[in-house]
Amino acid sequence: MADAPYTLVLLRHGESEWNEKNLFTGWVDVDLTEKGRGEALRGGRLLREQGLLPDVCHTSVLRRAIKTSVLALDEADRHWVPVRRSWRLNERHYGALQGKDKAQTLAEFGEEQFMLWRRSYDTPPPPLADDAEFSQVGDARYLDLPPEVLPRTECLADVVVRMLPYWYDAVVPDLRRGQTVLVAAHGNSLRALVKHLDGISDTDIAGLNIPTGIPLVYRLDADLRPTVPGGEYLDPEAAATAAAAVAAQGRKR
Ligand SMILES: O=C(O)[C@H](O)COP(=O)(O)O
Repeated sequence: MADAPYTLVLLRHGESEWNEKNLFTGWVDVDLTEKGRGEALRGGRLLREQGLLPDVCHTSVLRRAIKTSVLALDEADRHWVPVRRSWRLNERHYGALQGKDKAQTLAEFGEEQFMLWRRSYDTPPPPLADDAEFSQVGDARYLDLPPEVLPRTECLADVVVRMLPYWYDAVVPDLRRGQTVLVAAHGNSLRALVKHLDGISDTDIAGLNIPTGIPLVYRLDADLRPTVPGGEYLDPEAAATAAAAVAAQGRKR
C-alpha cells in the first residue's frame, strides 16, 4: 500500500499475575498468568491469520512483555526474528503505588486522587523509597543508568519523554527499512506511544485504555502518521470490552 508504507503492531502483554490480583504493577517484574499466556498465543495466531508477520520485535525488559513476545512470535512462526529490548518500553513506574491494591487505593484516597494518579497526564504518584520492597534500585538490568535517570515514580508525560528517544532511534529506522515491526510492551508505555502517533491531547489521553494481548495495527504513511486514527485491533469487539474492563479496574473487587 503506497499510501501506508509502514506497518506497526502494538501488543500489550497478556494478563499478568498482578493484573489478576488488581495490583498496581509498574516496574515490578511479575509473570504472566495462564490466561495471559493464552492471550499471547491468541495474539500471535491473529497475526498469522491476518498475514501480519513481524520482521523485528521490540520489547521492554520486563518478563510479562518479553514472554508475551516469545509466545506470540512462536505462534506466528516468527520466533526467529531479531528482538531488541529497552527499559524505555517499560510500563510506567507507579511509584509508591507499586504493589498496592487498586480497589483499596480508590477506597482510601477517593475517586479524584485515584484518577489523578492513574490517568492524569502530569501528576505522578508519590515516589517509591529506594529501600522499599518493590523498588528497582540495584536491579542488575538498570545498573548502566545514571542513578538520577532511574525513576522512583512517573506520570504519563514522563513516560512519553523517556520512550520517544527509543521510538525515533530504534523503531522508526526499522519501519523505514520497510519492516513490519512488533512492539510488545505495556498499557501505559503503549498509551504514551499511541498519544504520540495519534496526536491525542493531554486531557483526552485519560480516557484511552489498552487491552491485554490483542494486536493493535497501525498502517503509517510516509510521515509516520496513522492512516486510520487509533489504529485497528485484530479483534475489535474483544478489544472494546477488555479496554472498558481496564478502565473499571479500580472498582474490581
Ligand atoms: O502497571 C500496572 O498496574 C498495569 O499494568 C497498568 O495499570 P493501569 O492500567 O492501572 O495504569
